[in-house]
Amino acid sequence: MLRWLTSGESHGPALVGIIEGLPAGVEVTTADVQAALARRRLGYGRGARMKFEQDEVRVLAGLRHGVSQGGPMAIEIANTEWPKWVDVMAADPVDPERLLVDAGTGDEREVARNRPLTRPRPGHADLVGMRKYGFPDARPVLERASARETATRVALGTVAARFLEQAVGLRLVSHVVAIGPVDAPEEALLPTPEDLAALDADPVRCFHAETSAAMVAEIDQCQKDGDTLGGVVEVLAYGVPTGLGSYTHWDRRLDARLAAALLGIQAIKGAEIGDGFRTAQRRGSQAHDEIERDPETGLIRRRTNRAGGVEGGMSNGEVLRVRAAMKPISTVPRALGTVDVSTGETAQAIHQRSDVCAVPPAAVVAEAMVALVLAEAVIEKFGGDSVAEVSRNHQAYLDAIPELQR
Ligand SMILES: Cc1cc2nc3c(=O)[nH]c(=O)nc-3n(C[C@H](O)[C@H](O)[C@H](O)COP(=O)(O)O)c2cc1C
Ligand SMILES: C=C(O[C@@H]1CC(C(=O)O)=C[C@@H](OP(=O)(O)O)[C@H]1O)C(=O)O
Repeated sequence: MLRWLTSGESHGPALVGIIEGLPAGVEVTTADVQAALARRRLGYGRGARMKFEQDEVRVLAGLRHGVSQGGPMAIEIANTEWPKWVDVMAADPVDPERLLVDAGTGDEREVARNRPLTRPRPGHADLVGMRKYGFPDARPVLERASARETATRVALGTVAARFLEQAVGLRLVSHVVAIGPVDAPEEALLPTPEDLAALDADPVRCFHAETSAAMVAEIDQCQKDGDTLGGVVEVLAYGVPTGLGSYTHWDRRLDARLAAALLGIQAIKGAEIGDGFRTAQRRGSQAHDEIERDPETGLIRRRTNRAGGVEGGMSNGEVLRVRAAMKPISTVPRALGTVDVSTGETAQAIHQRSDVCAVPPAAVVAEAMVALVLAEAVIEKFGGDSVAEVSRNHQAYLDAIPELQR
């Protein structure tokens, strides 16, 4: 069983992620995690924080000389801004004087940091979080609801991705297929792991240069208009073993697990497996992937991959293809209407430093979530206490598939 957990607030000292149940022998380093976090910081339309955030990584446990040891792995990611938040986010009680809204330093940013947040943002967790947990202001809500937490998921997802590559040769790619109304054409839809460097270099993680430029222009215009944008990301997994997940029960279905993982990302409001919603508009003859024998290799293959690599809740050996739809950022500069819950007056929602568009980093986060789901499914199917044992079990499974079904 693979378990993982994240902890930490957006402006606390650090985030911590723990992953447990990965076999021993995964080769991964602090630098690998740092590189993955650097990819998550990228993306045109991000706010001021990503310009200085360092995501300083410290592996606290579970790794020795770059190799996982089989025990829980704990990864800490420091919040670069912590020194400015030591009072507001202190773990222990602080002298109330230090939390005065205006401590008289003359620093406007400090006043903003200390002020109670009583004008909840429509679309963020503020209002419901205050009601639910009994907070008089939204500070504690946004601290944990914030997608800052996704840094930890990317760190843990990096370890999962290394495991998948080393145990079964599986590799992942993520890219952006739409930002607001601008979408990439069909031919731009199948980047491979060889295209990763190009995707990382693109300002919006789009695999089609012309669309990328249009997306950047859309973000610029949106920023000028004081507004925000969402979009659609896609994750592809190459080399997924056939038979992960199961049709035998709803919560074992790989598609259900992938959708839950994607919808578990902040601001993701739709998940699609393969052609998903588009398939619903087609006839059966145009919706499914015919089976044929490849004349060259003699192996069974599909003429198309509309299903996105999953049939009957199981991976079918084709490229796994899943999408996630992200809503526009809810901290809208042209602030939305709300109620000040300290006075009952009509008000404009809190506006503070924020992203205009976070679709490119959301792709990297989605990639991490898919890695974590697939790692769990691989461990469940092939078991093993070391990477070598998982590989052997995988190979034995492949060898046992009857010749005519291969
Ligand atoms: C990578 C990433 C960055 C985000 N950045 C912001 C941001 O700067 N400002 C904001 O209001 N929401 C941002 N969000 C979205 C909020 O975290 C999210 O809307 C909020 O937690 C409420 O959850 P919900 O949208 O799932 O209902 C971001 C989401 C992701 C995935
Ligand atoms: C910190 C990150 O994203 C944050 C996600 C976020 C939100 O509301 O989700 C709000 C912003 O937080 P802040 O007010 O501190 O700038 C983003 O910067 C990150 O991705 O690492």
